[in-house]
Amino acid sequence: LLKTCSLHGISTFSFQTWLSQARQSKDYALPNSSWSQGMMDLYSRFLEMCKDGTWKRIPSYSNSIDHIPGKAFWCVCKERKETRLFPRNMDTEGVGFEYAMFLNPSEKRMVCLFQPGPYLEGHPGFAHGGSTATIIDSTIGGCAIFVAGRVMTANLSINYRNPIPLGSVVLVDSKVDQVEGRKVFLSCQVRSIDGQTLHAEATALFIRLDSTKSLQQQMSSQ
Ligand SMILES: CCCCCCCC(=O)SCCNC(=O)CCNC(=O)[C@H](O)C(C)(C)COP(=O)(O)OP(=O)(O)OC[C@H]1O[C@@H](n2cnc3c(N)ncnc32)[C@H](O)[C@@H]1OP(=O)(O)O
Repeated sequence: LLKTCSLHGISTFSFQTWLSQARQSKDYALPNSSWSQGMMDLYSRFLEMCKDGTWKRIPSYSNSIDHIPGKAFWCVCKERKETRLFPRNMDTEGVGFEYAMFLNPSEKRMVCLFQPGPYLEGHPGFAHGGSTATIIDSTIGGCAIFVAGRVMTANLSINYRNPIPLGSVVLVDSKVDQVEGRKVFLSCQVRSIDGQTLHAEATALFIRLDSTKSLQQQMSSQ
């Protein structure tokens, strides 16, 4: 990660500060007893690919600021304790978004191993399309942040191809296609572990925000 941060212009000092803060928080992207064998196997496969440095495991915390090294996002909420990153909003393991992300910096690619729990139900037995959109946005967003820093989703277009059964495991695979000034274009596919079923495909546009302004200043100037 240290290498990744310097690659993307995030200072080592900021990274160390972030790391020490992040260490105090629970990392939700580690295996727990709700993970199925399929989720564990896929996780082990990616961990193995981390050994030569090609892939990096991305830790995940309940507070959005802890996710992002340095000061990519400045605090806009007076009371941070009451904020909670949306996909990490449930404490009970296995009921909501169970996921772990891995970054491939040289391919500008982020994957997410996702196991939707019963609280994400839409049609009986299947994940709600909004939960699929959330995990796609978070994966693509994470990829965009590592490439461009402070960004926001301007457009997200999803084609839902096959419903995702609750409790199954899917691979959300996203990559940066193009960067044009402040615009970052990305695409993504959501597939079953065996790759045979295409559940969804998406394209997205993220816009890099003005790095000299806080998020609050940025929003009030629009
Ligand atoms: C920690 C985990 C993170 C996970 C990721 C989660 C991501 C999110 O959920 S973000 C929340 C959802 N997104 C939002 O609320 C964003 C709301 N929108 C905004 O705030 C603004 O429109 C924003 C910031 C995207 C762009 O505003 P601004 O910085 O003023 O850019 P603006 O000047 O309008 O546009 C810049 C360029 O992008 C283009 N553009 C902007 N929006 C769009 C769009 N929707 N479609 C196509 N092009 C667009 C503009 O045409 C312009 O192009 P050009 O430079 O060629 O003229």
